[in-house]
Amino acid sequence: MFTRIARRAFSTSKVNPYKVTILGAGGGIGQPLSLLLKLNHKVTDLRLYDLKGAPGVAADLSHIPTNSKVSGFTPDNEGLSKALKDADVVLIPAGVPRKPGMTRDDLFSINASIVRDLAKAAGDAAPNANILVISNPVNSTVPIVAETLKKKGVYNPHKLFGVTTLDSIRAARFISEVEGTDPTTEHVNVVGGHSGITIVPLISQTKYKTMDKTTREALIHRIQFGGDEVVKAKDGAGSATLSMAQAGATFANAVLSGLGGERDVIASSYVDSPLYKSEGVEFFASPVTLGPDGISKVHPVGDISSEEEQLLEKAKETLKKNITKGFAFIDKE
Ligand SMILES: NC(=O)C1=CN([C@@H]2O[C@H](COP(=O)(O)OP(=O)(O)OC[C@H]3O[C@@H](n4cnc5c(N)ncnc54)[C@H](O)[C@@H]3O)[C@@H](O)[C@H]2O)C=CC1
Ligand SMILES: O=C([O-])CC(=O)C(=O)O
Repeated sequence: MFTRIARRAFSTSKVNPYKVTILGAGGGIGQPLSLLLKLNHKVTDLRLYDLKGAPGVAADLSHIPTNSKVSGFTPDNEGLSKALKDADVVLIPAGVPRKPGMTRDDLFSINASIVRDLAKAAGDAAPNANILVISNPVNSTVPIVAETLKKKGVYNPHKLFGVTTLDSIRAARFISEVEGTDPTTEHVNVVGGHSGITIVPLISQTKYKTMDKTTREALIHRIQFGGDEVVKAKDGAGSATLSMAQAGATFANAVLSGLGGERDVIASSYVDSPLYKSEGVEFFASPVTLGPDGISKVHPVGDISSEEEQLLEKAKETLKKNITKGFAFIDKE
């Protein structure tokens, strides 16, 4: 079931009408993500917002004969609140991407305030929305959104998601390259967070648990640092956009499937999680069941090897720092 839902970026079934807003829709991720959501028949009202450029993207997409209306907004004439008004799903890819030599955490100084301000607007105009955060550093931007919404009294932990789907799709692709298999049939459970060592792929849960140590360690490293491959190849022109758009559209479709009452919709995401809260890790990525009210269940990581236990411990240490940094940013306001 996980595989069926998680791999589908768009659906052709007609179900409930949904309003979906993309904040940062004119950017490298925003444009292809907007296209993929224009192709999703679950979306009937697609709102695109950016500092500039979104009306052009909307006009372009509006010629595609799918059943959604598309509108573009800029900050003029209260465009942000109009774009957000009563949205069911809000995706946030607004913010700056990495350049070679930077970590995702280096983006905090610029992206933290962008995400905070967009979260404030979402809290006012779409307090019931499911919010899907793409902007990096996800490990910190998700806690920033949570704290911002808490301050407004509209925080619902079941409706806030850090989008980590790109880690899952990379893991499927990379393991298929190692094993010489069809990537569309592969699935790797990836837990933790979304940066470097906080990304923990659980190879022991795949059918390749006997993979030799050197191959396995190289594979884990590639999944953890897959983003760097793209940053390096783009050579200053940004980070993953097209694979991220595919990942974002796939995850958004899973959320919409859950809202529409489909059963057993399970996908991984970085969420307000009970799993390691007692250890001070308030947010953690693991599979979640998605339903009409957002997350209905957070699944544990399951059985893991002693090697993965060690990776998990290291991930939790870094996550704690990333989360605290996000909380502190809002607390000092
Ligand atoms: N979660 C994940 O797996 C991934 C996350 N990312 C992150 O996504 C973010 C966006 O990346 P790209 O699309 O490549 O960057 P980009 O620079 O191409 O596009 C970002 C867009 O955000 C807009 N923007 C900036 N401030 C805004 C604001 N206050 N309101 C509305 N729009 C605003 C910009 O005008 C621009 O159009 C980056 O932070 C990047 O690190 C990228 C890849 C994967
Ligand atoms: O690497 C980056 O900066 C963008 C990102 O999050 C990814 O590609 O996983």
